[in-house]
Amino acid sequence: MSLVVDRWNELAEIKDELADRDWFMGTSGNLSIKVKDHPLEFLVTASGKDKRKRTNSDFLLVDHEGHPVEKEESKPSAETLLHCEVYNRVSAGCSLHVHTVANNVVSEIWGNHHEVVFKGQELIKAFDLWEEDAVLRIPIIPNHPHIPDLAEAFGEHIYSDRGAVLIRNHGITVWGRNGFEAKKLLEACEFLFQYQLSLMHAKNSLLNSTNI
Ligand SMILES: CSCCC(=O)C(=O)COP(=O)(O)O
Ligand SMILES: [Zn+2]
Repeated sequence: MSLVVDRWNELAEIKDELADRDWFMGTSGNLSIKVKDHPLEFLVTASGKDKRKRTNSDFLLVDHEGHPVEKEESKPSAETLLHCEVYNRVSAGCSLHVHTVANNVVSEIWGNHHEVVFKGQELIKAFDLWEEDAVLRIPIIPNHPHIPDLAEAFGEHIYSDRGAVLIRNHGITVWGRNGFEAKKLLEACEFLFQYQLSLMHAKNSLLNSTNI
């Protein structure tokens, strides 16, 4: 099998798994996987498709500027430039973007702080943070409507082969050295977001019940 076919199948499997979690509401989300360096080429999801379905036109091969390598009927994701930022800045191999209710709510609650911070949570180890007092900081950037502006703001937070950035009231993008790592980080982030929101809700209920 060629490298492109290998990577295509790997990304298709990740797409199916994220679809099973219902993380592609309303055609949202986009995924990419690197095929080669020098010159950079990566597969990215086609724009506006129902990512819960598998078709022969789910992905396009694009270059370092996000332009299709060959003439295609479908268009690359409208947010391809964010994936370009990842591959042009670090040697990550996969980048995943999803919209969930939890990541949107967290991005709005902590948006004015420009980051959400997790400490004392086992799952921050997914980011290779093993020290007892380790802290995971996930930056939150504004949801610039102009994609090149959004990509520029996003790119300022890419300095490692693995990472995560929240886009306020939009979604999250994570990247890792390969598909396995990117998916692991995405699942860890969503766990932490859901935990944080459940904890706030539980504390609030407790407070209200003891005030009666
Ligand atoms: C309908 S979701 C709005 C666009 C978006 O944020 C997204 O993630 C999906 O865009 P794409 O062009 O990748 O389908
Ligand atoms: Zn999006």
